[in-house]
Amino acid sequence: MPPKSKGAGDKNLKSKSPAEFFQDNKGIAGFENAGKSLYTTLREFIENSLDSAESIGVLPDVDIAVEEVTLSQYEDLIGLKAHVRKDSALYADIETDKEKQKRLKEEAKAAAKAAKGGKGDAGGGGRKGGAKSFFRITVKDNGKGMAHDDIPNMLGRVLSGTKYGVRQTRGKFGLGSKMALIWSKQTTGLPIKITSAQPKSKFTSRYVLDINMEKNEPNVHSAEKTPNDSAWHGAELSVIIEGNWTTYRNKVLSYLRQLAIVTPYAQFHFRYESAGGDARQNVDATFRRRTEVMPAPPTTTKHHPSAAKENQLLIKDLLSQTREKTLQAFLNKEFTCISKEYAGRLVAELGKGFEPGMSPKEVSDTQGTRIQQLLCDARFADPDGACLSPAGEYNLRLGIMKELAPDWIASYVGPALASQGHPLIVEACVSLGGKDVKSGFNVFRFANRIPLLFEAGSDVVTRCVQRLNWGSYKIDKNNDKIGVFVSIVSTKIPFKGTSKEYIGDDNTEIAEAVDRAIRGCATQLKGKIVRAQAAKERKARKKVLTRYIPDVANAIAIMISASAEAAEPPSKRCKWGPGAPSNGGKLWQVDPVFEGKLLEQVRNGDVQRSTIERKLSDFVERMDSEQALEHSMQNKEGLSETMHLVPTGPVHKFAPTVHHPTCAFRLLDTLCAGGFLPRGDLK
Ligand SMILES: Nc1ncnc2c1ncn2[C@@H]1O[C@H](COP(=O)(O)OP(=O)(O)OP(=O)(O)O)[C@@H](O)[C@H]1O
Repeated sequence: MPPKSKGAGDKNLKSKSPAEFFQDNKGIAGFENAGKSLYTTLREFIENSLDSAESIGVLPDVDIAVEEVTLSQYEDLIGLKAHVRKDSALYADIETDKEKQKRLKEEAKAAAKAAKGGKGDAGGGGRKGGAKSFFRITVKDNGKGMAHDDIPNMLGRVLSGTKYGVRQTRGKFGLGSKMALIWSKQTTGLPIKITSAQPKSKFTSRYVLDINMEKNEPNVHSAEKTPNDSAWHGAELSVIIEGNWTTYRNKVLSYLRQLAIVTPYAQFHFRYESAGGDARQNVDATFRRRTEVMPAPPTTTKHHPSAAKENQLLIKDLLSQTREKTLQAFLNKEFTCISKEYAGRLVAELGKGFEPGMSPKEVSDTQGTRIQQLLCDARFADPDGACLSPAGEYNLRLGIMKELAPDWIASYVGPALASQGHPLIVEACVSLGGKDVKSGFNVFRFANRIPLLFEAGSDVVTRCVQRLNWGSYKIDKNNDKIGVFVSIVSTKIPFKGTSKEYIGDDNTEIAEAVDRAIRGCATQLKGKIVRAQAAKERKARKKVLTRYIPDVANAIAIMISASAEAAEPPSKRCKWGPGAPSNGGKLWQVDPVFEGKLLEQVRNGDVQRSTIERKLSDFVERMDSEQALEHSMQNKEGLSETMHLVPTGPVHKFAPTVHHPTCAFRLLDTLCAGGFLPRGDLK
């Protein structure tokens, strides 16, 4: 019998459901104020849409709408009878024109400050005096949709989702869309509307639901199935929330722009409609799909053995869940990078009490701790990263070229490494020049192909950029327009916090990998810069020499014509003083047979002024090409360029063939149209 409790329990003892916890701590999930919540809601919905379409190998098509809802529309929605105000000045939400001007000015100032890299809050707290702005946010995709019966749990229960495995996905926590719902419930009291159909489904599911916060349970208002006559598949989520568009407008648009860079195979259509009917405030932007090449989808993988260092309970969990019959098979099958033979060596190393053939179920808690100890200490190969789906150099370059049109671009993909027991790949591009790019650093960060816009100052990428000695790569960090793009993909991105804003600089493996990737790009650019400078100098030298050719040709023609007439070679007629002693005091050493022949040709009219001019031009041209070749041979750095080839088929159209003396190219029409090569540049 348990001992009887002495005295009464603490009457303050309470427990909270996950929904209540996140309701109280919205900031840690990116819902700290009205403006940020509008931004995060969009982000969570869009990222779910991309995950969903990619999971079935469909090129994503995402429609995004933000519609301002007026107070009276909102009152209608919540069933309040529209009240005609008699004394407007009584109401806190009535702004005078002067107040409105002042607010817009302050909000614009705060947004500009935030855009310059200031901290998260762009003053998005909503209007002063209690007046609020409401927005209907709707995101529709062409993904895999959700099973009818799963919808309430997927979207009405905090910490539920389908992305918990060891797999690269944009979502991870099972939280994002529920946070949007909690925010909507708190600020407008309105539920979420979901329309969804799975591929080949004969019906479309339509739900209206919210969350029972206390029980962390879905609260379904209505659920129905309607015929899916158009064979549509995907999901459409719609919520009405309090928000602030003015201060987060730029953030939303730069998020979409960056998403278009890292996801050029997706098409986004964004629409903002203001309630006032002022068309100038509306936005209608389409970020077109620029390639149909989608990275191979990520696959689910097993834990890397080094995950044992991070999670003390991992071995025990895996031992209790495994279907393997022997300890050796358990180590071989439940982890990556442990071959059957290596598993045998590990079991032998575990020592007394362990047998390769023993059942994992027989392993005691103490033995489990011993296995964990050994996995922490033993040496394992890095994972091969095949389960990951990086954006790819081709896609990154394509996105950057289209969005920024830089003068130069270099890319680098690092090998996969194990970070906290998870495979991780760092890819980077560094660009120079371009449109709408400011001088200095323009850092773009992506994690699992999500653009990260906040907390840039603390992020590992920003820190690496600041630490690098750019001057040694011939890049002027103050005056050059430098674009640094770093994309990190992993089965678990070590974000700081649940709002997925930044990756800390304290993880040395990641910091080193990011540093290596940026250096790799900078080295390629250095090669290009050095070559370009040499080419510029050569061009200048050639220009000077070419300018003097007519005068020099003229002078020589006069001299040799006079010699021809006098039947005396120029070397004899020269009055220019002594030359080098090694040359017998003459200015130059000329083959007398050659001189004789030359004078003969001059007399015959075979050598004229134009002949000399042509010869001199040919010589300058040859010298220039030889110098270019010599320079290339001496500076091999950055000489090679990676080409990204895609298999072609009947669907591809080609631009006119480009001929070169040694080969001919047929370029895809889409490359020209996509901005790789302006058509006029094909020569
Ligand atoms: N547009 C969608 N299409 C298909 N399934 C979706 C869609 N949106 C959400 N889901 C499903 O609902 C689940 C919960 O989504 P939610 O946004 O709450 O969390 P998550 O995406 O799993 O993780 P995170 O909190 O890190 O974003 C997802 O795991 C997914 O299975």
